[in-house]
Order: sequence, then structure tokens, then C-alpha cells
Amino acid sequence: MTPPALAQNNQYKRTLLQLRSKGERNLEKYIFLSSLKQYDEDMFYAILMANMPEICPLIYTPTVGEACLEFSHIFRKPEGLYVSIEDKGNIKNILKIWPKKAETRITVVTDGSRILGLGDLGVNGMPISIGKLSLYIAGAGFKPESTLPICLDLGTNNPKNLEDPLYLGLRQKRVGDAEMDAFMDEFMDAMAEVFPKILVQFEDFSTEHAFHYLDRYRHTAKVPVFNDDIQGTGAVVLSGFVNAAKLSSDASGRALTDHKVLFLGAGSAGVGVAKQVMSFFTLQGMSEADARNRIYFIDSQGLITADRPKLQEHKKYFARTDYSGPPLKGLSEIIDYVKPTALFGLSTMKGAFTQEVVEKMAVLNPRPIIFPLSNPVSLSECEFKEAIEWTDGKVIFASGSPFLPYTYKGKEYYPGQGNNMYVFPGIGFGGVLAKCTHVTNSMVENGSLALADSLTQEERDLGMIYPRLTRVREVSTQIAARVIHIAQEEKVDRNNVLRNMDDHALLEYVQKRSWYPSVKTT
Ligand SMILES: NC(=O)C1=CN([C@@H]2O[C@H](COP(=O)(O)OP(=O)(O)OC[C@H]3O[C@@H](n4cnc5c(N)ncnc54)[C@H](OP(=O)(O)O)[C@@H]3O)[C@@H](O)[C@H]2O)C=CC1
Ligand SMILES: CC(=O)C(=O)O
Ligand SMILES: [Mg+2]
Repeated sequence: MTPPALAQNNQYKRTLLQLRSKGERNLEKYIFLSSLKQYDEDMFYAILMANMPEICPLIYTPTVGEACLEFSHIFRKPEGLYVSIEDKGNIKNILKIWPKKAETRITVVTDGSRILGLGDLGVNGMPISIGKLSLYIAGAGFKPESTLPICLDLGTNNPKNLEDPLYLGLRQKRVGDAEMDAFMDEFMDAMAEVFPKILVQFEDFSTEHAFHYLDRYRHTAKVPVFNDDIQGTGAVVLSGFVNAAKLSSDASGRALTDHKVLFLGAGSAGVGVAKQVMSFFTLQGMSEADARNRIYFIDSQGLITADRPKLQEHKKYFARTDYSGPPLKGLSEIIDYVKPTALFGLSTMKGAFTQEVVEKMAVLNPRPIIFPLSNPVSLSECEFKEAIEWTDGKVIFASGSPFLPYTYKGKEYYPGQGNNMYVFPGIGFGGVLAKCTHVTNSMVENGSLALADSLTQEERDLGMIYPRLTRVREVSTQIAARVIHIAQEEKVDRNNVLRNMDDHALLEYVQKRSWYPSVKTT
């Protein structure tokens, strides 16, 4: 008989105590949790799932950013696959090394070139793939053995990496675009051959490459593909905006079609979000042109206008054609010109939403929508506490990385977390269960709307725009079921077993297929 002191729930409590004994040393906690995952996977997931708000920030943003910066120094044991440019011509054989080929269903692939807002970290970006897949498991119910973290090593332009004798990757500059295209084509073909049932999530590629490889493979690859930074972020922010816009309109009396969104940051995340937010307006009956007209962008040079020379391709669609004065540069003067109802930050510019900016938003709107979405938290455009104080509690807020609730004038306020982790697990799980051939725009959009609909009355009464993180498994189930339904409508599903199921039966099916750790936590 197991001695009572070794009973599973005691071991759970003991492990949690060991973790918490590290106090504020979050990187130490990250290392502890990584080791725990390697020697007792069930315990790792039990702890994660039972303590999502506490553990998520340790295995994901913000601590994962620190782990990436230090990865070549804290590295213990490989947890995923590294595929390097030196493997060109032999990629299939490298992929075949992975031991659990038959079970593999989902991969997160990064080339480490834009890790969170931290820039080019090369193969030190691997913790991003690992962390996202832990969330696929805990958040949606993928079996651990069905997940495959991949980091592509195409060199790095980060001088710190190149000079670090412990750097784990190739000590060379990044290869050029033509060489990268040839590598990626071979990689994607090899993936489909070795893992025919896999769904590929591209993560944290630099902006031009993020758009380029999504376009190149989403309709042509033999396995389904989506880009989390463009589509996942778009979906999660659309969802938060749907709920926020209603709250804001209730306070102002403005029609939903009167909202105007100003973006600070026009990279893969900003433009991805704007394309998705457009569907908020088209769902209200607006034309595409009118919907686009509600959106304004600022990049490092100011308001993006169509007359700007050498405008990058991904910025052209949203470039304003209706402004012809001298270039508008500062955020504050652009707010005066645009008069936005919502301000979204995807700029990596810490503190860009200054007191002046936030107060201006509060003068323009009884309930301004302010989403500083850059990660990790050290790059957030403003803090929750600041947004609450500078708007006297009126702000509708969501950030990319988590902030704690804040008590102001005796009332407790809850920040939203507008992070793609709320949607990619459910979209991926739905896609895999449907055995989809492609991830369509409508699957992503409906995943987003399912998230928006998932708020409970209690959450709505508290003014929340995203569900509590503790409910992420339940919410992912709803998203996955909706995604399967849409995959069927769009005829990109291949799972005949699910074809005649109604929505209730689909939900039950998703629930039954969700994996849970066996460790008892109570
Ligand atoms: N919350 C979430 O779920 C997610 C958050 N993100 C976060 O979004 C951020 C941006 O990611 P991504 O789009 O890929 O990154 P990019 O580097 O591609 O984009 C950054 C954008 O910010 C602009 N910018 C930089 N400095 C300034 C400035 N001083 N004033 C105005 N604009 C500026 C850049 O301008 P220019 O084009 O002129 O260089 C660029 O358009 C990251 O921090 C990332 O972590 C990303 C995905 C998901
Ligand atoms: C959350 C995320 O995907 C990012 O910051 O890149
Ligand atoms: Mg990302």
C-alpha cells in the first residue's frame, strides 16, 4: 500500500510548495517546471491546469520571454526538434528522428526571428514552441504525445547570440529569402510526408516572413497551416473587441458602426488583428470599404498614409487615402485627428500609452477601449493600474501579458488578457478533430465569436470581456466544437464520423476526446 505521505495529492501539494518556495524568482520557477514536465508530465499538467492564473505566466508570457533570452544558458535537455539550414536536402530524415511520429497531430514552428517583442533570438526561441504546446495540452486537451515543438535554425542576426560561446544554434547570419524559401518548401513537404495528420502553427516569424509563408502554404500545403500571430491574435482581439464595443456603446449611446480603432504598430500582429476586427464591422452590415475606413494605423514613422513612398506591402491595405496634410507623427496629435473609440498597441513600445494619451482617450469616450497588447509585460504600452487611474476606472482594458486585478477607490477591477492563448488551443483542437484540410478564415472568425459568446453572466456583470483563465478548457471545447461545425459547412473536414452530429453532440465529442492528467489535485 502507498504510505499516506506519498499519496498522489500529497505529492501534488509537495510539488506546489517546492515551486512556491522560489518566491519571486520566476526564471527559477520556469526551470523547475520544465524539469518537472520531463520527469513527471502528469504532475506538471495537473499543477498547470489546477492553477492556471498562477502557472500560465511562468510557462508562457511574460516568463517565457526571460527563458528565451537565457535559453542557451539554462538549457538542460532537448524537448523538441531543431531543423537547421545545414539539414537542407535531408530534412525528412531529421523529422523521422522524432520518436512519436504516429501520434503527432499538432506542431508549433518558429524560426526565432521575432520572439514576442524581443526581436531575433535565433534558436533561443524554442521555449515559445514548447510553451504554446503546453497550452494546447492544458488549454484544449491535446494528448502530450501528440505535440511537437520545432525550432528552425536559419542563422541569427543577433550579435549577442553570435558572440555567445554557449549559444545553441548555428553561428552564422540568417540566410537570404531565396534560400529560406527553398528550405521552407522542403520542410513543409517533409512534414506532410512524415506527419500526415499534423496541423502546423507558424509562430513568431519576422513580419514579412510571417505573411509570406502564411500566403505561400495556407492553400497549397498538404497539411493545414495557420499563423498564430496574424490569425490567432486577430481572433482573440476581435473577440475582446466584440464584448468591449458593446460595453463602450452602452455608455456612450454610439452605434456599434461608429467605433473607430487606432492601432499603434503595423506588424504581423497589428495588421492581422485589423483584418479580423474588420469582420466586427461587416457583421454589423457594413461594406468592406466602410469597415476598412474605421481603422487607422501608426508605425514608427507616424500615421500610415497611402502617399508615403516605399510603403511595405502589408501596410498598403490600411493606408489612409483621406489625409493629405503634413505627416502626422505623434500618437497624441493622431488621436486628436482620428478621435478613436479604441486604441490597440502592438508596437513593442513600452509606455507608449502615456498619461496624456490615456486621458485624451477618456475625454473622447465615456468608456475608452485601451488594449496594450505587446508582450512580454516589460514591453506593454501601459500598465493596468495606470489605465485605471488615468481614466478614473472607466477604461475597458485588455493586455497581451497578464496584470493583477487592481483596487481603486474601493472597487476591484479585473484586467482582460487579450492573448492568442485563449483561441489557438481551441482552433487547433477543432481543426485536428475535424481532420481539416485547411484552416479557413471562417473557422478562425467563428472561433473568435465562440470565445466572445463564452462569457458567463457573472463575468459580464463584473464587466469582463474575456472569460476567466480558469475556464480555458471549457471555453476551448466550445471554440473547438464551433470550428468543427464551420469546417463541415466549408467542406474542409475529412472526419465522416462527425458529419451528422448536431452542435450538442459535437460538444460532447470534443469533451470526450480531451486529455486529462491522472494526478489527483484534491
Ligand atoms: N497579445 C497577443 O496575443 C500578441 C501580441 N503580440 C505582440 O505584438 C507586438 C508586435 O508584434 P509584431 O507585429 O509581430 O512585431 P513587428 O515588429 O512586426 O511590429 C511592430 C510594429 O510596431 C511599430 N513600431 C515600432 N516602434 C514604434 C514607435 N515608436 N511608434 C509607433 N510604432 C512603432 C513598427 O513600425 P515599423 O513598421 O515602422 O517598423 C511595426 O509596425 C509584440 O510585442 C508581440 O509580442 C504578437 C502576437 C500576439
Ligand atoms: C502571444 C504571442 O504570440 C506573441 O506575443 O508573439
Ligand atoms: Mg507569437
